[in-house]
Parts: sequence; structure tokens; C-alpha cells
Amino acid sequence: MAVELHDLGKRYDGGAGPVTALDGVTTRFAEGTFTAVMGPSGSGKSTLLHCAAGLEAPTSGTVTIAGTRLGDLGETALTRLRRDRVGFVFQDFNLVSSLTAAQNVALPLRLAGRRADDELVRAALAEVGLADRVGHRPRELSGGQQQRVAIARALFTRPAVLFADEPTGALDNRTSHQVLDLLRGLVDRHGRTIVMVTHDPVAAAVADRVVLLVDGRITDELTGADAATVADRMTALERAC
Ligand SMILES: Nc1ncnc2c1ncn2[C@@H]1O[C@H](COP(=O)(O)OP(=O)(O)OP(=O)(O)O)[C@@H](O)[C@H]1O
Repeated sequence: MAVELHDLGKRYDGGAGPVTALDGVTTRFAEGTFTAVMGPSGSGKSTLLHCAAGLEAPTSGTVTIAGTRLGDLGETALTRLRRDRVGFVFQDFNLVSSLTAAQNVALPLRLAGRRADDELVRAALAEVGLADRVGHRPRELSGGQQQRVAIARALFTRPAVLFADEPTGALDNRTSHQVLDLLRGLVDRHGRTIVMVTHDPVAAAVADRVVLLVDGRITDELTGADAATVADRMTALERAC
């Protein structure tokens, strides 16, 4: 199993009073599967992704990635696991503007004091369809191409799972489709495991499974649903909230 979440809870004790962002989430993301996480605004989707990726510590419950329980790790081991076993892509790409596509892909390894093999970097960019953009800087790339560089960077260490938080949120429809096709192909052709937060039923329908969150709890799941079915379920959820 790529990722297992057991009875995950997350509470924020902010100035405005405590907020329960996750309330007993139990689920699993199997290797070679594509899962979308949906839910109304504030339902805990980003918190779920951050806790599952080890970017934030849950208040209770456990996260297990490729057989390793994150709560058992010290800070150094957790940093290493996050770097080597977890990929993360964000809505706004988070590329370094002064670096080329290839340098951006190699950056996490370089920051860890390791060298990235040029051929492997080139292959990673080829895997996302950017073999001819290796030397381009982010401003010389379209939004969709920048997101593909971010995906290549996230996958470079061959992580057990790729988490994507609204990866198509900043892209137009056509470019979104290209990025979603790429993600689907990474699962189908390369056996990657992807967990993606999205508001978009069309994006969610590309996944094998859609997990629906309400008030920090998983309330429903859909398997193999088309965009219309996902949209109907979301509308029903939002009406009930
Ligand atoms: N750092 C924080 N401090 C306090 N409360 C927080 C913090 N981060 C998130 N929350 C709260 O936790 C709840 C879940 O937030 P989260 O961002 O996970 O929701 P979301 O489903 O991703 O929302 P959206 O779709 O609007 O991005 C919200 O009520 C939010 O206000």
C-alpha cells in the first residue's frame, strides 16, 4: 500500500478558537491508483494532503507511507522521507524563476547535497513531454509546461506517491486537460500513485476514485464516476452543508 491513513485528526488552536480540520479520516491509497479528493471549501482537503505528505503533523492518528509510519520518525528521517518518498505539486507550480527547467528538476537533490545525473534529468523532462524545453526558464514556458516541470521535479526521486493540491487550478481548460492526461498516463503507463485535491468535477473524473470530505470526515466515495456524476454529488453535498 502506498499510503495508509488511520483515524487521522487535525485540530488548529488559532486565535479565533480551535478548528477541527480533520476528524477521524481512515483511508488507503493503493500503488498504481489515481485518487481525487473533493469537498466544499474548508472541508479539510489541503490539510489532509499536507498531513498525508508529512508536511504537517496530525494531532492524532497515523500516516504510513510505503510501510513507514511517519509518527515513528525523528526530524531528520522525516525530512529524508519527504524528500525521497513523497512528491508534491502545488497550484502555483513553485518553480525557481532564475533556474532552467533542468535545474529546477535537479534542485531538491542539489539542496540535499547530492548530484543529479544530467541524463536522468533529461529523461524526467522527457517523461512529461518536455524533452525540447530542458534549457528554458519558467517565464519562457506556458503555465501547463511550468506545471509539467513541477511534476517532473516531484517525481524525480521516484517517490511512493505524488500529492497534487489543485494542480490545474491556475490553468485554462485546454492546458488543464493536457496536465490531467499527463497525470493519468503516469498512473497507467508508469504505475505511479497520485492523490489530487481538486474543485473541478472534470479533473476528478480522470481519477479512478473520488473521496468526498465534509467537515474533516470522509462521507462518500465514487469509483469510475464521470464528470456529471461527480458534479451532481458535489451539488448535493453543498446543498446539505
Ligand atoms: N494554519 C491554520 N490555522 C488555523 N486554521 C486552519 C489552518 N489551516 C487550515 N485551517 C482551517 O481548517 C479547515 C480546513 O482547511 P483546509 O485548507 O484544509 O480546507 P480545504 O478543504 O482545502 O479548503 P479550500 O477548498 O477552501 O482550499 C478550515 O476551517 C480552515 O480555516
